[in-house]
Amino acid sequence: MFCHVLPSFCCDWRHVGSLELSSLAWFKILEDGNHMCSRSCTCSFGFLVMKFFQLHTRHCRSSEGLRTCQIRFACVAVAMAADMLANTRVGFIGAGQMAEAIARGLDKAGVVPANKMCASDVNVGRMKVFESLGTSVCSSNTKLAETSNVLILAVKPQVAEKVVTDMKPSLSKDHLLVSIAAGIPISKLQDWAGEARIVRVMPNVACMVGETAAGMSLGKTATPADSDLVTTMFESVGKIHVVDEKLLNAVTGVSGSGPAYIFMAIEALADGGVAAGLTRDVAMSLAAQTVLGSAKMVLETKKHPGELKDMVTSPAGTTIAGIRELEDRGFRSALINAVVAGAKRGEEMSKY
Ligand SMILES: NC(=O)C1=CN([C@@H]2O[C@H](COP(=O)(O)OP(=O)(O)OC[C@H]3O[C@@H](n4cnc5c(N)ncnc54)[C@H](O)[C@@H]3O)[C@@H](O)[C@H]2O)C=CC1
Ligand SMILES: O=C(O)[C@@H]1CCC=N1
Repeated sequence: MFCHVLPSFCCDWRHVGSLELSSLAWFKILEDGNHMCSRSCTCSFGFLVMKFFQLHTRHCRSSEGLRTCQIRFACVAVAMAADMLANTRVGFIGAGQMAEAIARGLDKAGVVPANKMCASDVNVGRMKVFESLGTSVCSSNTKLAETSNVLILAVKPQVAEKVVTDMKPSLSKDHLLVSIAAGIPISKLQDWAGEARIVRVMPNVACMVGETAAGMSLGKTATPADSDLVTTMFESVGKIHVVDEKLLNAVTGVSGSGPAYIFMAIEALADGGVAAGLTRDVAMSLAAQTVLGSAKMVLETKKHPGELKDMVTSPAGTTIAGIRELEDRGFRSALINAVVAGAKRGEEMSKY
């Protein structure tokens, strides 16, 4: 347990305080910290505390001694993470749809408040959108690098090379460059960015509502603290998995592009409802809520989706009539092919 916590947070013993404190006292400190931090909005202390307690109480419930140690180390980790976030200035290179989704999500979660974010964009209209969120804006990407230590590369892949190489003189090893650009490998980003540490993330647009599904891979010089920081940021707006970089195109196929497929499915379900006589409003609400509920059942019951499908499907009933139609039209095979086509396109894009 100690080995797991300490290296990832580069433990600073100043945060440990008195080792004589009982677990109750540590709880009190954590509670106060939570209260203080959520009030000052510097970071979501409660979120971090919960995360570490979930992770670390599981192993040692039986022993009060170990539990006390555990709380101490959770406290150290939480304090370090809070410090790390307190010193984080996030700059968005490109203030488009994804940057906005991430910025809104981070602010809403309290992990990085809007006033600690900055954005630069060639489109003045997009800068205005960011200003309306309470973030500052920079007149150039170079200026952004001067004010931000975590830079999120959120321009389209086609312009990424020019944007990053233009910024290279202003980038140093003190910058963490988090690229969300589809298909751009870490090796290229590293060439373009020089000394900056690189993390590549493939999130999806649902950052905006705190339900993203993301994958991430670390560049060679990225540190465990970078990994923790990016994980904390994206876990505040959904879920993130560390994957081997060669699998990031597969992540793009499933969850990066996936929302578009699901939006189409919702639209089509609603169209079906309208065709069957429902009003558009009612049909849309029923369709979206059905997708939400079904996803929740998969995540919460942990049952195989096939088993859940069977729960809905009565003998000679309505659902099997619909499933037969979907199977006739190659529904599942169409989705599989869509994911594979997206992943393949990502691979092609990485070769430009
Ligand atoms: N849209 C999505 O659902 C997802 C997109 N991505 C990736 O996120 C990145 C951004 O995508 P979107 O937000 O959809 O695109 P977008 O077109 O909405 O945003 C890109 C922004 O970059 C700005 N820009 C262009 N040149 C610039 C420059 N030289 N300096 C500063 N800003 C500049 C544009 O004006 C625009 O506002 C892409 O690389 C994409 O692959 C990743 C996951 C999901
Ligand atoms: O369509 C695209 O290329 C981007 C990447 C994942 C979602 N949108």
